[in-house]
Amino acid sequence: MSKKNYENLLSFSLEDLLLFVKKGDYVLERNEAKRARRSSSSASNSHSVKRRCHDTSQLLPSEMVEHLRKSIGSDGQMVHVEKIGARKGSYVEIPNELSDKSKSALKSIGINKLYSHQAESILASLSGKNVVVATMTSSGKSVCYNLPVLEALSHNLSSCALYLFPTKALAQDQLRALLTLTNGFDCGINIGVYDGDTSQKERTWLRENARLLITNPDMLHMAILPLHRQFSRILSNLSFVVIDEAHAYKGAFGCHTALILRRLRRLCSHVYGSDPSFVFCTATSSNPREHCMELANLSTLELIEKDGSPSSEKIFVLWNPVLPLRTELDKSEFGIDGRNASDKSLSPISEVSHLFAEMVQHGLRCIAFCKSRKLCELVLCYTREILEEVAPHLVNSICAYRAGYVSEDRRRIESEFFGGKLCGIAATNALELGIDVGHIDVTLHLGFPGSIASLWQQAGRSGRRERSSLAVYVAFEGPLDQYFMKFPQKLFCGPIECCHIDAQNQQVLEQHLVCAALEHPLSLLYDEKYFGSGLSKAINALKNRGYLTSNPSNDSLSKIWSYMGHEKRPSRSISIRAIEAERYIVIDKQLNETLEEIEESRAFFQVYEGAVYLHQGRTYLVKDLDLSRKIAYCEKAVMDYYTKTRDYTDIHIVGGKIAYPARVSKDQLPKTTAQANPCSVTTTWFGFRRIRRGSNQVLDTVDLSLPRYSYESQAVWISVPQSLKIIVEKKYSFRAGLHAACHAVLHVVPLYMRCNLSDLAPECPNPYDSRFFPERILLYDQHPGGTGVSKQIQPYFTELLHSALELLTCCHCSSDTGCPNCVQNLACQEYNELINKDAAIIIIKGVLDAEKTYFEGHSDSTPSC
Ligand SMILES: Nc1ncnc2c1ncn2[C@@H]1O[C@H](COP(=O)(O)OP(=O)(O)OP(=O)(O)O)[C@@H](O)[C@H]1O
Repeated sequence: MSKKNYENLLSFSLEDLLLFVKKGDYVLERNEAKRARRSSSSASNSHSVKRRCHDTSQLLPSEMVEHLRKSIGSDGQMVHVEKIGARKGSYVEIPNELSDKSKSALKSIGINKLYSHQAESILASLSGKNVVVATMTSSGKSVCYNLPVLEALSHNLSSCALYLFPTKALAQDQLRALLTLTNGFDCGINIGVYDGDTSQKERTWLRENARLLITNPDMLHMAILPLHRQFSRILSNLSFVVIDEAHAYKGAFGCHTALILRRLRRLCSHVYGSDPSFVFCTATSSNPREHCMELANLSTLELIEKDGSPSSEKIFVLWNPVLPLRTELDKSEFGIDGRNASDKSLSPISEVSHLFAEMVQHGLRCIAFCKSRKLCELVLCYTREILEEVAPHLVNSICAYRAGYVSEDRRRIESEFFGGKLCGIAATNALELGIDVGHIDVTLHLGFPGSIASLWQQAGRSGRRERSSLAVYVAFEGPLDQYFMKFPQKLFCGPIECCHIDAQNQQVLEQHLVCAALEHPLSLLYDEKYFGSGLSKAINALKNRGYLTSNPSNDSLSKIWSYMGHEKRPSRSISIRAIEAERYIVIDKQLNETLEEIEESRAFFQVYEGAVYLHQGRTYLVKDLDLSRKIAYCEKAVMDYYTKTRDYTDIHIVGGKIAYPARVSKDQLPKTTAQANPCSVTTTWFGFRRIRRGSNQVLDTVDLSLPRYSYESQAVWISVPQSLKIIVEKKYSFRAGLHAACHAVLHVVPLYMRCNLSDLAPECPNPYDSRFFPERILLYDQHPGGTGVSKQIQPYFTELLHSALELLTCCHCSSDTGCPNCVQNLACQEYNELINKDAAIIIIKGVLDAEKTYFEGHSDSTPSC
């Protein structure tokens, strides 16, 4: 890929280039295996962290860099060290506008002066302005909303506030902070968390008594707005809405939350006569003001971004594992995955594990951020193996943390980390948002987390007090990781991404209008200011589908639209996080304890009878899978093998035409015959393999009989002419070419659209499947119901093909199976098997030629879709 294009890639959407590992990290293992095949067996540890070092002297984070330099013997892997200097705080006196009660509350938690941004935002909020505070992690943002809210609520004894947090854990964290702040004086404000974990009794009490209600968008959507009359006291007196971690509301989740907030503001105005002020807190992004204004549909918003908090020195290391090329592939040595035991020492996973062990050994509190749940478990497993040898007393001082764990386990891990019982955690981004786990010295980052903002957010978890801190970003092979290793200044000097939401998404709008109509009848005259210009079209569509009915007025503006659908609570059928409600529970049979809950669509990749399942670095054998109750029972076991499913995924287009339709984009984009259509996605699991650990030798293959998993979604696709198939098949596998082309197109999507790449998947043919495979290049939304991404990229399809072709032709890898920089994809459902870069080049070139010829012959065709 050319430099120019990389720059485009950066400026358009770094955030969304997360190489999402859909099926745990089997895919990743497979990719690593390929790399291991290329790596020299004599690739000793001269470039790696010196293994098995028994030195456990205490070190400061700043001393660790030198220590690592010495222990690796060369700078082979440390490709860049960035020193980010300490910053002095800018303090101001606590403003006189605050009451004595507020002042003593602050003093009671050790705050005698405010950071300048805190004073600025508190005063702006107290004067009635909407405010967004966009300062660094740990810059005291919670004071910015807690103070004005407590102040306002203690002045007006009926005033209420609503706090929204994206996770339950953050809500609990905030409750603790608020109770500490208000401890010691009677402010007459009842505070409580109203979420899925709140008992019915508590809910009733809170509805009647709470003045500061802490909740999340899901509860607001499902349990507060639909039952708003039960909350009339709170809604009539609502003076503040606080939205913390506003950067979490982007993509599909952001779009849903934006509409939920519109529903809230509309009810406040139409039914309860209130007009709350908003306070947002967000991590730094390029557009905090625009993003938050769009999120809550506000016309004015004061931006506070001049950070007055002090910060200590941070050292940021870029670490690129150096892997010399292996000359020959010895299959017997490497087994099906091409990995042997020593290869473990060559992978970024093991590099992070060695670094993790090193930090813990030297008394540094550390979080190792991993991109997926399986990576977390692997890092924990490898790190424990290392510690077992060099510092066995520390083996139990580290653990894993991820969203799938039951909430009690997560709370226990958080408090053990906070209390110092644990000194290291391998975590997914579940720990990225601001749960207070105390002081952290070091953050490790296994691969680019998907956005620069996210990397900074994770790195910001360390160095929260006066002590210096260290962040080490360990790269995978892959376009973005390698790009940052080459151009570190893009990380440290480049712009941070924007947060984007599309509150006008017609599909999401219609879903929420159904809920809004049930909450209070809709009117074009009064509601367009909340729901935008798409309201009229959406109302018509809902009327035609039998959801809405109106009074007989002829004047469309004065028509009142009421809900007449069959569902009693339509909000229940809308998944605002594109997360499935159906989950499998994994239970430790001996202890009768729940280990994890897994979304239904992913469950069979991990749990089936005979599967080896990883949890907290320990191996379990799945003994029994109760399909009707969705429970997997497993027992702890020591096994010398792991298991991998054999499966395939079919995408069936519903209503799409294979023939070339005419399509001219409104935006003067090149014409394209690509179509966006509804589709059904079906995964079939037909067996699994038992594979020996270390040698990766396949021990046996076992048949599986599991129900298929199917969901409705949306796809964007372009037909590949038959004539190309004949040309390609003279030399290559046509399927392998289509597979590679799909991957290449997926890789360039972020050039044109900001989205979570994990929302999209390419069509991947199963290498062992001899059934008909459709001749097309196809991407689909990989969440049930779809997230609208396929539809949005359809007009750009010609551009996508051009960029994909450029990506393939500019990549200098010599293998016909390509590399992670061009056609290999960590998230590939078929482990990048049956893939051919040269065939993909012929296919994409051919499709572009066919497009050109088609449109030259139909120059006056009218747009039809
Ligand atoms: N003016 C101040 N002077 C001294 N300490 C302060 C001040 N304001 C806040 N703090 C302390 O700074 C720490 C971080 O505060 P807080 O958790 O509010 O930051 P944050 O910006 O919300 O963090 P995150 O980005 O992780 O959500 C807390 O321990 C808090 O008590």
